[in-house]
Amino acid sequence: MDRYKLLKELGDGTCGTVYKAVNRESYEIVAVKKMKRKYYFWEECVNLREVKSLRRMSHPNIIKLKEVVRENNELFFIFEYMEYNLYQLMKERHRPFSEQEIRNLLTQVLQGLTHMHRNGYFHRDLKPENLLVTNDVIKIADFGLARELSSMPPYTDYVSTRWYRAPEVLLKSSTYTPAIDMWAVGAVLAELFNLCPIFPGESETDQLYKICCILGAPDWTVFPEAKNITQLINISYSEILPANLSEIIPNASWEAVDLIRQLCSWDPLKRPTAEQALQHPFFHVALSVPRPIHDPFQNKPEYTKSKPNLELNLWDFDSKPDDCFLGLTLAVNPGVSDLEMGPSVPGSARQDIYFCSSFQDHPQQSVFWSLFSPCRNGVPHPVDPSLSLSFSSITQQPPIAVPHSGGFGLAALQPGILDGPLLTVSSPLQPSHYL
Ligand SMILES: Nc1ncnc2c1ncn2[C@@H]1O[C@H](COP(=O)(O)OP(=O)(O)OP(=O)(O)O)[C@@H](O)[C@H]1O
Repeated sequence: MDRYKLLKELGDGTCGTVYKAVNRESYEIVAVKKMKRKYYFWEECVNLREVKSLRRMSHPNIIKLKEVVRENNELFFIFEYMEYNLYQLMKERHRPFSEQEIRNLLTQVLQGLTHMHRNGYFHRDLKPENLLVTNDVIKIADFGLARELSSMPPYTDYVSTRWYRAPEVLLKSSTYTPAIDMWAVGAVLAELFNLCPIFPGESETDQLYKICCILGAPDWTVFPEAKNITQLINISYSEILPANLSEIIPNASWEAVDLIRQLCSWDPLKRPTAEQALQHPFFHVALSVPRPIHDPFQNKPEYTKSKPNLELNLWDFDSKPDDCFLGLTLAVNPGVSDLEMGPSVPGSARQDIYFCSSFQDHPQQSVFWSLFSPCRNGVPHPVDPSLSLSFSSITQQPPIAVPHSGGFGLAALQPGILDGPLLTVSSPLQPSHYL
């Protein structure tokens, strides 16, 4: 990693910390993602989802993984650099995006997704923070949770951000499909118009409730596995009527509202695929009838600066080494000690370089894994003991509004009944992992 000079931290996620960096030789600006867990064997690095999926995908709307470096048992991904993520853009925005700007962004996201889904992957954690923007170009990033379509359900090791989580995932379906990405696209599209999230649930229960308030009650036959859960949360969803989406997203044209409605269908089978969505009349520019621009800052809560906690469904975790739960190692063991280097690391400097010719689309770039001595080579190690905060539990759920025939009343449901088993920092870690 001597070849890169880290300039500033760009983001601190579940699996890694991302820095802006410059290549000292070529002066190219890149983004370096330093993974939070240790990697003692490069086989486990090659098998990482982020590596496996990204090496198979080359598309102008999918972030390019340029290089993978392993050094001192630490793993670094070198990505092409992007200036903003969509969350930052929306937060800093003082006026609504025009429908044309939104159409341009969405077209690219859907093209990237079409490519990804065609190549047999789905993302599983699409959200504004994972959509990176430079000028007018938007790219899908963070493939840490990407899944192969051919992989067999049940899909259980799921971490995602609640506000963009599809109902089938909230309802614990174990056979979800790329349609979960399409739900997230619908939620992001609505947010691009309103500059605030459309389903900002404060807990999993509240998330479902917020969805119900907009879409109305689901057809429960679509979610046969959810039967027990609905009994648990004890909400009479059948009484909730759908809201008028056009009133909720007042700046959107009828075509845009219709696309959002289709993307955010309760039934995953009713959502268009990425390819189908690109054929929607929303993209037939000549047809769309602009509606008068409504100031989204009027009568709207301020664009929320707090984001939902990332939730780890611990009952869901398995022991696959490439899953994000390994990010938890820092939460329970914040100090990076020499012990963690493992006994196999020699004291003297040593570098093994392995060329990985199978990385498609990067013929001129060597992908190498290097093993240096425990010397840190000036690379900062922002080991942050407060990382454990990302996993802090939601202890108390706010009372949830329950609809009555004459409107909505507040009734305190059993707090956290659905969320109870979430967010504990203990179980899946094996102390032996460090040795
Ligand atoms: N190539 C890039 N260029 C610029 N910024 C980036 C790049 N990749 C990531 N970032 C920034 O770093 C943040 C975290 O990156 P990323 O989502 O890959 O990490 P993570 O640990 O997988 O996060 P998460 O907790 O969302 O799963 C992003 O939201 C983005 O702001």
